[in-house]
Amino acid sequence: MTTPQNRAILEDAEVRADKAARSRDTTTPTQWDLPGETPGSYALEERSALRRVGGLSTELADVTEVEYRQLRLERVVLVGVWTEGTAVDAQRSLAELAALAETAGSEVLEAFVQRRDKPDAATYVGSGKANEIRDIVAATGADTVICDGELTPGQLNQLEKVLKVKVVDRTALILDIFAQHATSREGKAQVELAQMQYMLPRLRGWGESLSRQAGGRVAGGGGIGTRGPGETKIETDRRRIRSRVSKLRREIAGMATARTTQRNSRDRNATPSVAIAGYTNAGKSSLLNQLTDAGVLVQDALFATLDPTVRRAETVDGREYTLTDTVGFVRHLPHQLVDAFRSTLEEVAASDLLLHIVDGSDPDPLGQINAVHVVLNDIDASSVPELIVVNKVDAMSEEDVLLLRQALPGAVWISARTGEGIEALRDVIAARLPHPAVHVEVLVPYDRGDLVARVHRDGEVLEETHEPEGTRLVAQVDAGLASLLEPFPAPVPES
Ligand SMILES: Nc1nc2c(ncn2[C@@H]2O[C@H](COP(=O)(O)OP(=O)(O)OP(=O)(O)O)[C@@H](O)[C@H]2O)c(=O)[nH]1
Ligand SMILES: [Mg+2]
Repeated sequence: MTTPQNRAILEDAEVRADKAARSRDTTTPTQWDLPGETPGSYALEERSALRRVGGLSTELADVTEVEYRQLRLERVVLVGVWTEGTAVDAQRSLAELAALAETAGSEVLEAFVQRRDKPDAATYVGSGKANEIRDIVAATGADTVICDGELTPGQLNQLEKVLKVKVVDRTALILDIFAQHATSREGKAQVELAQMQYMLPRLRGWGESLSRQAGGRVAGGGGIGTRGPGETKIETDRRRIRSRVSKLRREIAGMATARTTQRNSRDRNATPSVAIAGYTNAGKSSLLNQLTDAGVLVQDALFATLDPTVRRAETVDGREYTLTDTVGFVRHLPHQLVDAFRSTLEEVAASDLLLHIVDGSDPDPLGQINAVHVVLNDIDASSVPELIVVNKVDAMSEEDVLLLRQALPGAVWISARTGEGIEALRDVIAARLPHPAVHVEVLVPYDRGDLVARVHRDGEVLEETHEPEGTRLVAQVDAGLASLLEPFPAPVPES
């Protein structure tokens, strides 16, 4: 429990993890959140059944002796340093950290921010504040402190010394969620690669705490005697990790090649592709389920989706396209993850149209849009035509809708939950998809019904009449289909 004195000390800097303030609706499950007969609902059941078994997923399997921070985040205290922006921004940032912590399976006991020009070089928060937080940690019985940023190995170590519990940063927390949610071989490899990259520069610090554990200075150990072997071990570990990193890179590259081949074969058929991207929990998977009957996992959790799901969909005028749901983005997405997931994210960069889904009911939708644009830039997807789709209008007040409409004039407004606006979105997708370029006027004999069907599927039929000799079509098709139709030119009508 926090004592009144502690609370007074921290009054300037305190943000309570106010669950109610968060826009996430945890009480009323949607139709898709309920177990049903879809692959997604099975995945959801499995995910909840397997919830949080001691965070083993972040343990190193083959570098056994490294003291890796096994994230057993059970009861946590959140700490942020607020350097810029308003108090409300600082509060939102910690609310998001709380949501991340809960997604990782921990219980948030307390949350604090400290106002500073920049984080303290030694202990992230100032040393005075660190002592105050130590008392609160002790009083609440927390086992972990999570800091809202990426800390240096030195900061993590020093803070741990003061607080006497495990200290992890936001990056490690996000990596842990990814590790819990990865299911495919590729996803698992990508997460492991990101974790290794995160660990590599932090090995020295852990070596230190290892020797502390092995006796420590107080117990008469440590110092000159233990430093030598410790350093050697770190070198060995580093080498092992580096070789594991190269192996993972090779594996991931191999899997990416397979996917590119699939994509190229889609390209050859000139099936346009639409990618769904956006902030985590914006409703990307829900939209995929609305537009197709994909039945993918929908969950009120951050980073529920890691693996891209590709589904075929059809425009209102009958053209086929592919729709890809992919991993969500977040403010300050760890660069290790962006690097590791680059091949997956290339799906987005290679698409013909990007549906950028925004959670309109979030307190800061424009901030989410900016964060997504940062990542899109990073993966060279900023030149893909983008359609902003504001989701969750059912959960927005009229006032908020009006305000946001002004900021986002070209957006489409939908609710993936109620289906509102989905038909309008289908129309916009049809209009925005690239149109096949070649104009043809053909008379296809009746024994080539397959060609007529392809024109309907892949092209745009402008006119269709049934003549005695066959089907007469006026259509827009792509070059490949046009060459197949070449033997059947429509006779020029007699005048
Ligand atoms: N009120 C409301 N909730 C929605 C709507 N669309 C989705 N949700 C809820 O928002 C939560 C997240 O939905 P998902 O479709 O899993 O979101 P996502 O963008 O795929 O999330 P990640 O894969 O975790 O990045 C779920 O609890 C959905 O039920 C909507 O239109 N209105
Ligand atoms: Mg999803």
